[in-house]
Amino acid sequence: MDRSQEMKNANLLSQRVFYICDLQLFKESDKIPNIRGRAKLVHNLIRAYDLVSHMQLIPHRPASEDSLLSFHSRNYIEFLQKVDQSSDLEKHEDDQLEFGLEYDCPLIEGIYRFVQAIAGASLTAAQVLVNGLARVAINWNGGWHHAQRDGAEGFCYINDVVLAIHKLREKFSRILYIDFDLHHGNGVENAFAFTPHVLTLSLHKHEPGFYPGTGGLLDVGLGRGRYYSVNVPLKDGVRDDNYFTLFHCIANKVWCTFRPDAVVVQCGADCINGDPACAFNLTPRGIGQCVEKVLAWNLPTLFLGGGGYNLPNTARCWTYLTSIIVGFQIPASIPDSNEDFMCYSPDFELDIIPGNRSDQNTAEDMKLLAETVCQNLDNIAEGKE
Ligand SMILES: O=C(CCc1ccccc1NC(=O)c1cccc(C(F)(F)F)c1)NO
Ligand SMILES: [Zn+2]
Repeated sequence: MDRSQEMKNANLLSQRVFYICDLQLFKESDKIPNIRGRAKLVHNLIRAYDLVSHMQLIPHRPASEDSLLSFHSRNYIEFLQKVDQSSDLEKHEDDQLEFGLEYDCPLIEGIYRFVQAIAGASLTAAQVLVNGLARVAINWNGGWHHAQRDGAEGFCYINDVVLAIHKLREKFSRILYIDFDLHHGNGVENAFAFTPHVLTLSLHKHEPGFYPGTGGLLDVGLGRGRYYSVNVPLKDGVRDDNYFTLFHCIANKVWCTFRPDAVVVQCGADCINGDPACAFNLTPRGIGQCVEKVLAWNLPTLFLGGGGYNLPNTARCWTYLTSIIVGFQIPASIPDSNEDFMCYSPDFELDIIPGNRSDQNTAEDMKLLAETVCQNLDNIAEGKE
C-alpha cells in the first residue's frame, strides 16, 4: 500500500465518528407523522456549524428483507411488502389494524421502501462499528423504539434500534442500550427482556395515562433477563442537575456490574424543554453531560435520534450533542449562513433555557429510584443469576 493510501486510511480512522446522511434518507424520514422537515433542519444546522468536516459522512444502505426478519415477524414484513404494492388500501383494512397501522401509525405511501431506509440507516451505522472502522456512529434519523416484532406503534413502523443491537451482537457480547427519550423504550425492552446479553436502561416520564404506560420501577426483565431491564420512571418537571446526578449514579453501577462491550444511545428530544409534550425541564446541556459520561467509557457507541416535536429545538439539541461527540466546541449563536436561520427566532441561540414547571420529583423520589435500581443491579454482579 503506497504512502498516500496509508495517509488516507489513517485519516479515515482518525475520523472516528461516522455520520449517516443522504437525501433519500431525509426524504423517507419526512413520511413519519409530526416530524416532517425535521431531518433536513437537523442536518442543515450540523452543516452550518461545520461539524460535518469532523466526521466521515456515509449514505445509508437499504435494509434487506432478511435483516428486517432478524427481529420482525414474517407476517408483518410480508404485509408491508403487500400493502406497499397495492393501490386500493381499503382491501387490507382489518390487517392494517392487526399490524398497528392506524391512529398514531397511519399507513404511509411506499411504506416498505420507507422501513428499508429507516432500518438500513441504523444498520449501516452499526456495521461501521462491527467492522472496526470507527468507534462512534450517528444516525439522527433512527431511534424508533416503540415498534414491536409484529406491528407498528407510537409513530414507530420498524424497530431500527433492535435491528442495530442485533447487528452489534455479531461482534460484541454485552450491549448496553440507553434511552433518553421522554417515552419508555418499550419495543427495545420487550425484544431483549429475556436475555442477559443486552441491558436496556430507560429514563422516561411515567404516570397514569401517559403513553406507553410501561417501564415502572418494578419492571426488571424476565427469566434469564431478570434485572437486565432497568427503568427510571420520572414525573414532570425534572431538571438537568437532578437528572444528571441520577443518571451518573445509575450509569456507574451499570458499567461496573454489566461491563458492556458496546453502547447504543437513543437521544429522543421530546424530553427537552419547549417540546409540545410539555413534560420535563431538561436542556441539551443536561443530556450532553450524560453523553459525555458515556463517551468517557471509550466503547464502540451508536447514537440514534427518536422523538422530538419542537423541530428547531430538536435540531439545536442534536447539533449540540454532535459537537460533544466530535469534541469540537461551537458558538452559542446560530450561524446566519444557515438556510433555515429564521426558524431559530427570536433568540437565534443554540442554547435552550430550562423550563420552569415545578419539579414533581421530590428528593425522596430520586433517592428511592437510585437505591432501588442499584440494589436490583447487585443481582447481576459476577455470577449471580
Ligand atoms: O415520541 C414518541 C411517540 C409518542 C406518541 C406515541 C403514541 C401516540 C402519540 C404520541 N405522540 C406524542 O405523545 C406527542 C407528544 C408531543 C407532541 C406530539 C405532536 F407531534 F403532536 F406534536 C405528539 N415516542 O418516543
Ligand atoms: Zn418520545
